[in-house]
Amino acid sequence: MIDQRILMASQPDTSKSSKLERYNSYLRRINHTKFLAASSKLLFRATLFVALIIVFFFTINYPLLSDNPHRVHLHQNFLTTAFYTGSTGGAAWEKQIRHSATPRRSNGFSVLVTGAAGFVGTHCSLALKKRGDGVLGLDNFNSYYDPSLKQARQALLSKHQIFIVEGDLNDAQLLSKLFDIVPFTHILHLAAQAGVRYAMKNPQSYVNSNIAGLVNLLEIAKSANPQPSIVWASSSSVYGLNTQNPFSESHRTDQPASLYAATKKAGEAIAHTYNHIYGLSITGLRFFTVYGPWGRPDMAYFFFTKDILQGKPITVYKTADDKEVARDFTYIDDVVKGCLGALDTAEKSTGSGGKKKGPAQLRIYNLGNTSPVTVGRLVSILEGLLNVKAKKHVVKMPRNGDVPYTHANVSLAYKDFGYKPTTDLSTGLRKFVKWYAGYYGIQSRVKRVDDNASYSS
Ligand SMILES: O=C(O)[C@H]1O[C@H](OP(=O)(O)OP(=O)(O)OC[C@H]2O[C@@H](n3ccc(=O)[nH]c3=O)[C@H](O)[C@@H]2O)[C@H](O)[C@@H](O)[C@H]1O
Repeated sequence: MIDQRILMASQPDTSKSSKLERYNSYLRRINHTKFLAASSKLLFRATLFVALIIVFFFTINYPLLSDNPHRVHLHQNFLTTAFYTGSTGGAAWEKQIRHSATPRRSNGFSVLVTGAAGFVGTHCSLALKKRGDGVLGLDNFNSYYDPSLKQARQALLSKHQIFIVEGDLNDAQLLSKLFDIVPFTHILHLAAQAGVRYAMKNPQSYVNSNIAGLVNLLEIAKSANPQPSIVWASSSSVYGLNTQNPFSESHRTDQPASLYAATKKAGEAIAHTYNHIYGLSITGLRFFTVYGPWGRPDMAYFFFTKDILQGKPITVYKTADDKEVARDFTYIDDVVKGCLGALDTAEKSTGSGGKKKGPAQLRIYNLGNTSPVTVGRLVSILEGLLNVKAKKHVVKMPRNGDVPYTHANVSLAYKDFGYKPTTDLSTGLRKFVKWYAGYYGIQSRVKRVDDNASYSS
């Protein structure tokens, strides 16, 4: 039997209603196809977008997969900026900032300390807070050296009611926000890319922090009302290939031996400009190889201690003509006194809201110890304190930005704010080793160091 439906379907249908139905069905098919095409396009774009987001966050969260430290730094800048715009603002955050920055003595300062989780920044913040000044820290916690040490310093500051805002010097939005919240009387600008030899590995980080960051900070400071007075860290390295001894502020500083030194010298020139155009009161301090408890692990005294204790060889440089290399090693407590002396004698800036109203103070000082010690002697002192013989590997100083010798004349700082270093290298290293053993929990391996070490812990 022939299927009735086939018969019916094979017969031509001429009725008007059937034609209309076919036409409608045709339109529905077209619309359906269009809908399918549009949906798959949308799906494709959404998938691409999600994939891009995944790749982006993977890169951000695993920066250490990159062997480029600058990239790590940039990622961190991004993260801290993102952190600020996302969750850092708000009433509770602002209250913390105000509380930290409010002085507790009459006529006390309200100081923004940049690089507060750094070595000198931590010590200065504690000293300012102790005498009743208000302190707000700013630090980007970059990974130039172990950030856990910076976090430990932050915890120490936090115990003393000092709050550190996590952010970057180049974040103009963040900086102006801080100035909106607090009318800072002073900035102690210590944030920088430090280290002489690392400049050959990562030159951009020096430009980013020591030049771009400094300019950004000065831009904010010059527009602030009232303008703060600024004290900032320059470096003994600006003397570069200078051969006159001891180094005086009047000596030439136009022959830097490293990019680090060149960026610090550029900072001094930039300071001149902002003082000249906007009336900012600016004091630069040339630090001479500062050492002590809570110090920087990238510095020789610190990693020599670590390597000697681990029985690893250390490399000791000598000059091209076989002489010993020497430094005017300066103990942290002396440098802190110098920083506070500079803040106490800093005059007010004369401008306001970006307009100069009169000439302003512009100063530069050496903060050294005035008695250079050879690196060989540094190693012998450490050997005695650690009770371990170092495996010394003496080599000619590579051309890496190092200078053979530093020696500060500090008579200008003495005249203007009574700066007088009092700690010799043996005493200072004793305090450092005592801190080191306690911090890393290795007291038993280090000879008992009996003194009245006055480091903060
Ligand atoms: O005054 C400054 O403005 C600078 O001081 C510091 O630089 P430097 O004086 O170079 O200190 P640091 O590296 O501890 O080397 C100390 C000595 O050990 C020698 N040295 C170093 C390494 C090594 O492996 N062997 C060695 O003999 C080396 O030749 C040198 O003689 C800060 O790091 C810098 O940020 C800046 O603040």
